[in-house]
Amino acid sequence: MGVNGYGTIGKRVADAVAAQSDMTLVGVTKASPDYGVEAAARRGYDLYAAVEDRAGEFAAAGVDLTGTLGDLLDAVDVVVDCAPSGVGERNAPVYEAHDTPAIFQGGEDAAVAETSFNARGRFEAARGADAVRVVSCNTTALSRLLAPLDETYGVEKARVTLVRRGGDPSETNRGPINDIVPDPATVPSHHGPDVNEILPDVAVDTAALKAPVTGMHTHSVNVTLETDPDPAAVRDLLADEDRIFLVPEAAGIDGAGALKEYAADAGRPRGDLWENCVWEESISLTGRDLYLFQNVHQEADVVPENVDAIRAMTTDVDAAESAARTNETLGVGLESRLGDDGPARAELTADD
Ligand SMILES: NC(=O)C1=CN([C@@H]2O[C@H](COP(=O)(O)OP(=O)(O)OC[C@H]3O[C@@H](n4cnc5c(N)ncnc54)[C@H](O)[C@@H]3O)[C@@H](O)[C@H]2O)C=CC1
Ligand SMILES: O=C(OP(=O)(O)O)[C@H](O)COP(=O)(O)O
Repeated sequence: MGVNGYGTIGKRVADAVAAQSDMTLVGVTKASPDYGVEAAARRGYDLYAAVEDRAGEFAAAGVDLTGTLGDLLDAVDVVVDCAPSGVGERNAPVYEAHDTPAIFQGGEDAAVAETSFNARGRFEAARGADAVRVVSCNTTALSRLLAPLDETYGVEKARVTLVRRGGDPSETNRGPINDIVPDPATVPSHHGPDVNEILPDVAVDTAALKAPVTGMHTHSVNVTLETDPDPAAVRDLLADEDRIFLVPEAAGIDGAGALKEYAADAGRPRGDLWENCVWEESISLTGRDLYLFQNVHQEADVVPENVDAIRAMTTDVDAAESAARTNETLGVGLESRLGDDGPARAELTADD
């Protein structure tokens, strides 16, 4: 496969694909010879020009290219478009002209693809598809959370407030810098309808804000269930989801900064958190109303989803097997030894 747009998401998808024993990363494209080309070179990834007219910039910078986007498309069985929001839609005709199946990201309108994708909530719809859209980081996290809740208890209505990061750490042109703003000010935000692209029968209203942070998004979740389980049962249900990390109270992790530190200390590449991060002590029930907080690492949570989308499009591997392979290969499934299932702190050993 190939990655068109070796940026925040593209470089992570490239690494995740390269780690799969049943996939081959043929190469990646860059639009310009900036510092990203060094990352690709260090990893031995063949580099292609995303925009043919700009190939000369690479030669001028002394950067060797294997070819152009068209050459890459003719060499792969699927391309993962990781261009900036809205650019993927413009790339789509090129993929069609080369008869190359394509995976798009959540910054594109749902109409760019035959189906939206989330491995937990909507896998089979991508089987053999020519165009698939992996939903955005927020929608990915909401789909992962609501799917097991709806399957197990039934969701009467979900209401989610999203406090979104203003931009990624490397994005100096975004904000807000000194405010928390409704964004969009209209309610509901696009996230609810986007979740319905994955879980069409789940009633979900979302309201979104933007905050002057870069690390992660935070969701304040309320779900009215159709039955009234006890919090421990909900906790156990979510604990069984490999792509949900239950953050134990004992760990003293109080926000995105500590979560990213925890991930880096755990040896995660770039300190990435592929999982939803649900504060365990936030899981509470008032009658049939479930409440919890979760954080979402926007740069990372869609990465395993892209790997699974490739398998759904190009193989007959089922959802569970694909997720198991992806999770095993990447090491998805963070569990703290300080959690309820872990030993008491004193028993932690160097082997933990
Ligand atoms: N960064 C995030 O938090 C998340 C982003 N996404 C989505 O992933 C997609 C990519 O976003 P990012 O990686 O953040 O963007 P980015 O700006 O970090 O990377 C985009 C890359 O595409 C390259 N590019 C520019 N024009 C291109 C073209 N015509 N063809 C191919 N590549 C081109 C750029 O040089 C850059 O390397 C967007 O749809 C975005 O909405 C999804 C989840 C989270
Ligand atoms: O694409 C994303 O971030 P960005 O476009 O704000 O960089 C994330 O997936 C968040 O998008 P969303 O807030 O539409 O879910």
